[in-house]
Amino acid sequence: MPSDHRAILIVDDEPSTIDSFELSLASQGMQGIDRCEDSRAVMDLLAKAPADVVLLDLVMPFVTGEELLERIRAAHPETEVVVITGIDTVDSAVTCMQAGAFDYLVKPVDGNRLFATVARALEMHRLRRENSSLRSGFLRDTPARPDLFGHIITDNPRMLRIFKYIEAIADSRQPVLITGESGTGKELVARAVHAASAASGPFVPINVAGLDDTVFSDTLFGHVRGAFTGAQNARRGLVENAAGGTLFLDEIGDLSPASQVKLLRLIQEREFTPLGADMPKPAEARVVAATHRDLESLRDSGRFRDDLFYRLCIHTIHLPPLRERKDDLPTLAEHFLRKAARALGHDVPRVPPQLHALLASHDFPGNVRELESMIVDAVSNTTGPQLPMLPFRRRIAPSPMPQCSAADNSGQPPTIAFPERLPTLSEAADQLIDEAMRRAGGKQTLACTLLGISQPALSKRLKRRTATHD
Ligand SMILES: Nc1ncnc2c1ncn2[C@@H]1O[C@H](COP(=O)(O)OP(=O)(O)OP(=O)(O)O)[C@@H](O)[C@H]1O
Repeated sequence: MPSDHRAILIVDDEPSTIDSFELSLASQGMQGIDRCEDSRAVMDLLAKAPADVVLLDLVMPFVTGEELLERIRAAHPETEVVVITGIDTVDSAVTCMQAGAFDYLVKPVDGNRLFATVARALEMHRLRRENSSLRSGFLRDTPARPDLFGHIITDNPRMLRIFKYIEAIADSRQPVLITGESGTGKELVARAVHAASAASGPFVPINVAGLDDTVFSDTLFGHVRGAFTGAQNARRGLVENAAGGTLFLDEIGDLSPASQVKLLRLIQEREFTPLGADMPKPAEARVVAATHRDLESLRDSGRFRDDLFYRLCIHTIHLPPLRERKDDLPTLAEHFLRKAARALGHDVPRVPPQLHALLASHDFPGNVRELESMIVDAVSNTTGPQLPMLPFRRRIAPSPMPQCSAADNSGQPPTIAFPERLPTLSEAADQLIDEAMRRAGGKQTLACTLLGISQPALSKRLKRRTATHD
């Protein structure tokens, strides 16, 4: 048992009682059990290493159980205390429950009852800790451990709140669901969830889209030797490889119905059976799943199991698309610029002043991945000291205006549908300017980039128009 943490502390002046409780709990798989026969030593022991649950006798020499109960509740409010005593009176039970005992059991205690009570107390302890960590996390503006998120470049307040949430759920072993459009950084966030959990095991990623059920089962659960024709050797599955760590299931929205049942069992029962094996094995990996799909609609349309959905979404993280956090564009662009220059062995080129405006005018359907690839493309096309604008302009084509007809199947770009009376050049220019200003949110620097004219030219046109209207 690690010296800085104990799950269960049994306090009783009768060594044989402690022995029997310890045996009963350990035989049902509980770990981290410690003992104390001297009531005077309990508070010191807890000060050195708090316990999740204390099993407390009431009648003991030196310090009584009632007194210890009060002291433990005051000094360690997250520790659950289960009173186990030979005193079978209503008064005593009521007093202990009012003093904050989690439960009151009368000796002799049946082994199954003891196990069930301690399991509930441990779960209550876990919930209390999660709750208080969530509360304290949300009172801060920035994550307490920014080092965990160093590889995720952002200054955006929504993203910083997500980091705090990740810290708050770090101790939980429950699944985490990460949603967000493709390229928003779901895998990076999954790695941060893993790092925050301080898990001793590895991060094991797998993309489950398109895996048929047999491949899914074999990949995740492995097989025993001779499980099927050609299985000459046993194979460990990824669940086993990820023991003590994180199993990251990407594209979970594309999981086949048969595999959904198996995943549900893994999460629910925390066990799995390798192909051809007789006995299940305990699953010791935390499941983190991600999807770019709308899992709720998939559930509503019956394509994703209800029960699996609810199991997965106990902790949910939704990553906003890049177009909803454009304040991150300059920092991200700078980051990718340096990264690409380093990788291509170039000097870091200067950023042309109009680039940020052009980037801000774009919606980035491919999100951060699209931005990165644009910058890599531009850096590899750089011949002088400054990043060229052309590679960006080629990718950020002005989108068709509302009155344009949609592209047909001929692969030709959409054409503008003209009204019966052709507008004059000046009228058409005015309409284009209005539309560009609307799309640029009123910012002239951005609008002139969209129109492909200089800022003085735009400003001159706008002034001329105002003068005509006056
Ligand atoms: N905030 C960020 N900082 C630095 N790099 C990022 C950031 N967000 C995403 N990236 C980079 O963008 C690319 C896409 O990220 P990632 O693979 O995590 O996205 P995803 O949401 O999992 O995409 P998909 O749904 O397609 O699997 C990766 O190269 C990643 O390193």
